[in-house]
Amino acid sequence: MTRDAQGTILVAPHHFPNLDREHALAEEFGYTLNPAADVEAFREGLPEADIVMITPYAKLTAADFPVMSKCKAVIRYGIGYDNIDVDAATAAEIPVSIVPGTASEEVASHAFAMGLALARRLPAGGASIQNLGWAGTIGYDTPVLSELEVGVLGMGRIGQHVARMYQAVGARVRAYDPFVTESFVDLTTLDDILENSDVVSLHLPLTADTADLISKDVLAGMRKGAVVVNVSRGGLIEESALAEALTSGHIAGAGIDTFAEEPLGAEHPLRSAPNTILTPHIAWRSNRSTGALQEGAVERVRLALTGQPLIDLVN
Ligand SMILES: O=C(O)CC[C@@H](O)C(=O)O
Repeated sequence: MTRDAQGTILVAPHHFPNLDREHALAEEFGYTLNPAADVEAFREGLPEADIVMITPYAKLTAADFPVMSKCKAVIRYGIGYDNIDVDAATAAEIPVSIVPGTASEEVASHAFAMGLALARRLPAGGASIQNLGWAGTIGYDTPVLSELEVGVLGMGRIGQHVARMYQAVGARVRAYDPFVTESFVDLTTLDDILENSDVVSLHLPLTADTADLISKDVLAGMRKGAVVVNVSRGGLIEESALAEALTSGHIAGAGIDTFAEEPLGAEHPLRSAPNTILTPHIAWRSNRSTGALQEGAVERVRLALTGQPLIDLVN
């Protein structure tokens, strides 16, 4: 005889290889696991969900919370609250928890790899060969790494990692972070970083203050030949303006792992912009981070189901 389910754990569309950990937890607590096949199924599952496990591939807006009357907690796989209206969740008395720290090294490595590849003009060189051409003028005016001026925006866990990686190759690293007053690198203003860096590496959360930070005007004010790397959140950059700046050559390259809308639309202008390295939100992945992220999320569900607080959890 099967026992009646105690409740439902709803999982947003995801790219994990499997949900074995989530299934095991649901079984242990006598819950039903409902992995939503797409955003519509996710939305339809909200009224019945006791726990919502959300990825970057779904959103929870103010309009969603009124129907989530059974929900005890929202658990975000990864970091950032940008796809969740936290004020609406708070008003609905639903706690929201993220899973920080499971992929800092991975994300930093990805940003560093993109920055170095672009500083050395690798995508342009590769495209030239693929188009049956040869070197032309590619790379003749690039700074050597020991003279590279790198600006890191955001000195959290990941930004610090990135800064240390660039320091290791002798680059001059400066940083901007409105919440940091002391650092192992020189801190300076946002404008200074944007105007005087060969590589600008973004490691900021997406908030009302940072949305479209790298706007058309900001791009126009950046050093000619600069490179932009964004592995944090797509909404930080005005993407169509970046595509134009790449096409005009004012910006010499862009490494982008996160986009305002994911998956990236087929007609998105960045897809055809030159000198880019575009990756599909995989900076965080490695042979250990996927499991660690799922483990961290499942642990938070366990806390929620056993009535324990979700705040102040640090991996
Ligand atoms: O793709 C995911 O599900 C997790 C991504 C996550 O690490 C993040 O970007 O915060």
